[in-house]
Amino acid sequence: MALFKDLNIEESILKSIEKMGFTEATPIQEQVIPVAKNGQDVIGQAQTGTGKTVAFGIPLLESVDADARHPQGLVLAPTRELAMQVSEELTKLGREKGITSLAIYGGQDISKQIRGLKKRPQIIVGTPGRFMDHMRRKTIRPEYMNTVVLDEADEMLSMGFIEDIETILKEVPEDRRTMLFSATMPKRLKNVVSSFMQDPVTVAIKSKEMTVENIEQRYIEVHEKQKFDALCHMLDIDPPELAIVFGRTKRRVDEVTESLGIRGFAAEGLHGDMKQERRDAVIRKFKRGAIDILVATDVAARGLDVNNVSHVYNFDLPQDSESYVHRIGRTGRAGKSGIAFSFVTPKERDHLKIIEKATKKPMKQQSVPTYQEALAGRQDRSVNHLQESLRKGDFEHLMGAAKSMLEEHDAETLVAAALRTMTKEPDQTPVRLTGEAPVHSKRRGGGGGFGGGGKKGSYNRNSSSARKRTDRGDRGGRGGQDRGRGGKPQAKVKSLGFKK
Ligand SMILES: Nc1ncnc2c1ncn2[C@@H]1O[C@H](COP(=O)(O)OP(=O)(O)OP(=O)(O)O)[C@@H](O)[C@H]1O
Ligand SMILES: [Mg+2]
Repeated sequence: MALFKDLNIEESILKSIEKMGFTEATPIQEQVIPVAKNGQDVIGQAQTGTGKTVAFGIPLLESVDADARHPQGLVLAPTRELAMQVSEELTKLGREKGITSLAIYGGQDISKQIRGLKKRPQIIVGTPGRFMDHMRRKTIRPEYMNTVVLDEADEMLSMGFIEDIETILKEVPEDRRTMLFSATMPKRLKNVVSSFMQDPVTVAIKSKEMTVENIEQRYIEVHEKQKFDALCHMLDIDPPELAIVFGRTKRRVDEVTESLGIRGFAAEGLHGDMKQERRDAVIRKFKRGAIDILVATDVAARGLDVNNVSHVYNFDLPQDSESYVHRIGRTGRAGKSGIAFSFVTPKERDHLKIIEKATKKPMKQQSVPTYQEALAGRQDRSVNHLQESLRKGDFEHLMGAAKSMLEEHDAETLVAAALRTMTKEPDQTPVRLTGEAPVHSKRRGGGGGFGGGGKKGSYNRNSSSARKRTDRGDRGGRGGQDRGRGGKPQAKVKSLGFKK
């Protein structure tokens, strides 16, 4: 592994890197930085949580003239949360060089953004729709942009942002450098992007599996109706530091969040129908640990970097393997370890196989957790609390009471009674969740999906109606602000005529 100081990085940026606490570059950083330094276009692919932001951030910041106060670098990202996060990371990286970055995204008051733009940031990180709005209003002039980064480009395509991206790329100077990054690189993306990048150098950090090694992956076969109790039991058995629970639809997220609250867990939901202020507040609470469970649609699957997410639960299986890889990649970041659990209903067994085949990593099956195990989990925690209390000491004032109790009961019985008093039994309050249809693979052009035969008709009906209700397509913020069109990605890509 290379050290940052050996990568010939500008002194001021190196200083920021040190302040961020980084000394060794990750493989993608080590390989991208020299290539991008030459001004070449780059396609960068590396597993989740391996530092792709810094990999494009360093060359991006090196190309900025800190004395010139116009936007010189642009990063496009699929979701508002991601735009904000990338902008924050670039702000840290650019601090010593005196470079500022601004996030602009749909759902946020445009006049606030215009005020932000008046401070003349040199880097803009935005969702495509809102960036387009600013270009049209001429509140952002793209003529001095020398670098454009497409983060999670395939997702932006799936969301229907492609026309916007194409328009944007036509307006930024032609001699710019374009960089494109993602953890997964579906074939359809490679073909499309090559038409607007110039002789791009591909830096793909090769690995046998699509997912990082330090994420343990398990699945649990459950019936739809068992899922919620199973989740609660799992949270009791092995309490996460921070957890993300992925649900398929907005309704699902709302219902699971509410039900977790009823059972006494500190959870909040995140999906595309929520007001931006609320979304921001939820993410902030999650980042500082004020809540420990985030229940989300795929809006949180991409790029989101929250320290200490120890557990990911796929309450509903994702639609495709790419989504699976990104979802579970919210844990096990920057070398930390994590665990991902996926609930699989009997009808989804084949779908699980498809995911495993794509990730090249078989998942271990785990049995459905029981109430007894959940209770045992809670008791274990009481034992820990008691031991903690013993370590702390300071119970002189309780000794009298303790002695007199010991005269009447033996020590074992007393400790057991104390543990029972301390242990709250797992809450079994009934909750109501609307059932979700099993997930099926999307048919990509010419088949390759699964499920044909006699069931075909009903499969199609199910999966298309399921898709309509998902959170795809509004992640950049519809509501008239951004133009995530969602719907049928393949059809979109075809009609957008990248082949010029
Ligand atoms: N060289 C480094 N040493 C230690 N930590 C690093 C280094 N580079 C980046 N990080 C940290 O690693 C975490 C993950 O980085 P980042 O979000 O860029 O991952 P990513 O590759 O973009 O993942 P994803 O595919 O999920 O978007 C961040 O918290 C980042 O600050
Ligand atoms: Mg990223």
